[in-house]
Amino acid sequence: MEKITHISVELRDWIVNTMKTGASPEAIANAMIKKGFDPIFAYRTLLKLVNNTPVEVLAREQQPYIYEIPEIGQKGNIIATSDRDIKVLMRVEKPFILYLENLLSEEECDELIALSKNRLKPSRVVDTATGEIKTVPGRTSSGTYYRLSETPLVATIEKRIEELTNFPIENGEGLQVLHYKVGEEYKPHFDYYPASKINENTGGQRIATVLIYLNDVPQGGETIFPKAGVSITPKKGAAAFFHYGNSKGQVDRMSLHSSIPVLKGEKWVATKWLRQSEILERS
Ligand SMILES: O=C(O)CCC(=O)C(=O)O
Ligand SMILES: [Fe+2]
Repeated sequence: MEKITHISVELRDWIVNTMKTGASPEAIANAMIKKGFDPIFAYRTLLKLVNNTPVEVLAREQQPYIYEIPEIGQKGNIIATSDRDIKVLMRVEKPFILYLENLLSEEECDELIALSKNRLKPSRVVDTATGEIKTVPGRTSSGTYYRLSETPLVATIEKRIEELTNFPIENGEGLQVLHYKVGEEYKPHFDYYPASKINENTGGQRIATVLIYLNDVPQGGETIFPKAGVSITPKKGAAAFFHYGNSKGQVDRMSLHSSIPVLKGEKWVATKWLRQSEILERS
C-alpha cells in the first residue's frame, strides 16, 4: 500500500497537543508509521513540530485518496460463487474497477427486464453537494427500485453479489434497474454521498457499486470514467464493480463516471450500491 506523505490540520493540531501532554515525539512517529505514514515523512514532520517550524497541511478534500484493494480484488481472475464462476475481464487500479463476465445469465437478464418494464419512473439523483434527491435534466433515463429480496430473482442476485464481493447483503441498497432510450444518458457524477448526508443508521457512506448490464447495446451507452480515460462497453450479463471509499473515510474523485447517450437501440442496467456497514433503517 502507498505510504502517506501529508498531514491534515487536525492531525497537526493533535500532534502538537499530544506532545504538550509529555508524549515522546518518537512514540507519536511510531504511531503514525503504524497508521501507514511514510517513516521519513513522519520523523521529519515530528522534528519540525518539535522545533516549532511550520509544516505543510492539506485540507481533507485535497488529500490524495489512499487506495485500498477491496476483497473482490484479491480473489484472482476466476471468482467462484455457489452457482457460477465469474471471470475478471479487465481491471483498472485508479479508480478501482473490475469488469466481470457472466454475473447474470441471459435468462436472468431477460427476466429482470421483463419484471421492471411496467414499473419504470423518471430517474432521480442525489445532489452530491446537498444530498437532496431530485429529478434533473442530466439524467434522462427511467428506473425502478426493488426492496431487498423482493422477488426470488432479486434475492438470487443479492446473494451472488454478496458471495462475489464479500459485502454482506445487509450493506446493499435495494437493486435499481435503469432504462435508457436513444439519446438518453446519465451525466458525470459520483455515487458517494456528501459528508453531511452520511448517516450511520443507513449504512454510512456508499463505497462501491456493482453495475450489471442487462442487454447488448448496438451503439453508444458506454459507462465512462472520464478522469481515468476508461470506457466500458455494455455486454449482456457482465458487470462493472467499482470501489471508491476507503477505511479512512476518504472517497475517490477518480470514480467520476457517466453513461453516455445511447445512439442505437436501448440500454438496460441494474445497479447495486454498497455501503460501509449494515443498513439498519430502510425507507
Ligand atoms: O448506466 C450506467 O452505465 C451508469 C449508471 C450509474 O452510474 C448509476 O446508476 O449510478
Ligand atoms: Fe453512478
